[in-house]
Parts: sequence; C-alpha cells; structure tokens
Amino acid sequence: MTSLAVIGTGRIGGEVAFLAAAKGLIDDIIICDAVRSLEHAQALDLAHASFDVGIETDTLLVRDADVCVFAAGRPRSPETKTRADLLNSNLPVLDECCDHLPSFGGIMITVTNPMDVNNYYLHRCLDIEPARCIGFGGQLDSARFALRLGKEGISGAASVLGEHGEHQVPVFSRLETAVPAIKREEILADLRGASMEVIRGKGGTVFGPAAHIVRLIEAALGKRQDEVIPCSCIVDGEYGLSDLSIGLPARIGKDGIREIVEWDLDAWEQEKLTEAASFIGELCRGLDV
Ligand SMILES: NC(=O)C1=CN([C@@H]2O[C@H](COP(=O)(O)OP(=O)(O)OC[C@H]3O[C@@H](n4cnc5c(N)ncnc54)[C@H](O)[C@@H]3O)[C@@H](O)[C@H]2O)C=CC1
Ligand SMILES: O=C([O-])CC(=O)C(=O)O
Repeated sequence: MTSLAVIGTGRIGGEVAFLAAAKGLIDDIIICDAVRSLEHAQALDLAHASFDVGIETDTLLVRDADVCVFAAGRPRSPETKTRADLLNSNLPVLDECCDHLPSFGGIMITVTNPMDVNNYYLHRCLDIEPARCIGFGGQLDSARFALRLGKEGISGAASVLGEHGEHQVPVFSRLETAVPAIKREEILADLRGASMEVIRGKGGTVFGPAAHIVRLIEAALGKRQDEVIPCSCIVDGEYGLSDLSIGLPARIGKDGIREIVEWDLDAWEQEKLTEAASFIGELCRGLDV
C-alpha cells in the first residue's frame, strides 16, 4: 500500500492530489488544509472523480505516508517581489504544521516558498535526515530554461541549480552550443521573471509545478529508475557547501536522495552557485532552529 500526504491543498496541493490520483500512483491520499471547508471540498471533489484511491483527511495519518508534499502557506501575489519575501509569513505556517508531524518516516517534498530555506527548516524542525528532504523547484526552472533556450534555437540538457528564486543558476556548460556571458545574463533575467508572468495572468502557477511534482513523487516511490533530477538538497560538503539546502543534481530513488551528483561547472556557473549559497546560507543561519 502506497500513500501520499498533501499538506496545504490550495492551488498546488489540490492539483498534485488530483494528478497523483488520476495517474494511479498511490493507493491512499491524505489531504490536510488549515481551512477545513476547503479540505472537505477537495476530498469530496476528488472522491467524485471515482479514482481507485482511498481519501483521508486525518492529520495523524500523515506521519505514516510514504511521501508528503508540503504546499501550505502563502503564495506570491504580483506585488510580492521575490520568493524570499514570503519567508516571514510562511515560517509560522511551517511551525504550525511541524507540531502535527512528529516522527514523520517518509520522504518530504517541500514546495512552499521560499522553498530552499523552508526545506532546510523542515529538515531541522522535524529531524528528518537529509536524504528524505527534497526541495521542489529545479525541474520547473529547468523546464522554463529549456523553453527559453528553444527561442534561441539552442538544444541539449537544460538544468537549473542554485536557489529556486532570484539566485537560480542555469547550467549552460552542458548544452550543445556555447553561450556567451552577455546572452547568459539576458536569459537568466528572463528566467527570474518567468513565473510572475503566470501569476499576473491567472493568480498562480499550477500546471507546471504540479506536473513536475508528480514526476518527483514517482521518482521518490522508485518508479523512475534513479533519475538525476535538479532539486534542493541539504548539503554536507558537496560542491564545497554545507548547512543549507540548495538546488543540485540528485539521483532520486525509493529512499529519497541517493546521491548528489557532482558536475564540473564552468567559472560563470560556479560564481553564480557561490552567490546562491551565500544568499540561502544567510537566511538559513537566521532561522531559529
Ligand atoms: N516550489 C515551487 O516551484 C512552487 C512553490 N509554490 C509555493 O507553494 C505555496 C502554495 O501555493 P498555492 O497552492 O498557489 O497557494 P494557495 O493559497 O492556493 O494554497 C495554500 C494553502 O495552504 C493552506 N494553509 C495555510 N496555512 C496552513 C496550515 N497551517 N496548515 C495547513 N494548510 C495551510 C491554505 O489554507 C491554502 O489552502 C506558496 O508558498 C507558493 O509560493 C508555488 C508554485 C511553485
Ligand atoms: O514564482 C512563484 O512564486 C511560484 C513558484 O515558485 C514558481 O512557479 O516557480
């Protein structure tokens, strides 16, 4: 029996629950939201879809789930400049949820922004080992990077590391075409604004994140053959970094992060990764954990 918990069943959490159930990935789903009327409505709506899945809303069941997607908290509005600006409003949400999550034994996928810092916070507060704390965002940034590269006629493996935010690090050195620094900066500026275009138009990003989160769930359930996926990992010396969570290429399997893969980054990428680590590291050091 495989179970998925989704904490925060608003736009993202609701869509993830729907997609995971529709794809038949799990036997049971536990959905929890602070707004009980929304939680009830999501559970009922999902039940009306007649998928072959058990639907629960009991928070106590979360700790036994194989995978938990954490998507509770405030999203950005068009007025919120960066994801990091959400930290002070979302930390109390994490605190409240942590109170209900003692001895969680599965794999945590952090979605709530600012995702990297929140992933680190959940790891520390819930005492979950690093391999079982995966921050989601790198796949989405990489998909946006691939789309942007397509406009330039550039193909190849598009990956984004670093912060899921202003300090994201698109990896150009693994592409088939060399991209000069001036063009890299132009593309990076576009990537920083990519989600805001959706937020302005429809209130929040949904399809993109939900589709990639479900792929990450599949990987964490051991259904994707230890694929290397860009995601936020709690580092312990990898890439010369420690005591923070940051986007890196990681081999994901049934136990979570099996290996953080060390890529040879070029000087431009290394400098951006150092900047990202310094930004996230400062926020992590400021946490009261
Ligand atoms: N990492 C990523 O790539 C992405 C991250 N996000 C982030 O995901 C988060 C959720 O975004 P949306 O679903 O659009 O927001 P939303 O507002 O639609 O849903 C958030 C839900 O969290 C619930 N919630 C608040 N406090 C709670 C608590 N203490 N316990 C349980 N539930 C609680 C709310 O009632 C609401 O239903 C935001 O922080 C957003 O920035 C969104 C898209 C992509
Ligand atoms: O930009 C936001 O606030 C939501 C998000 O993280 C994304 O879609 O990448």
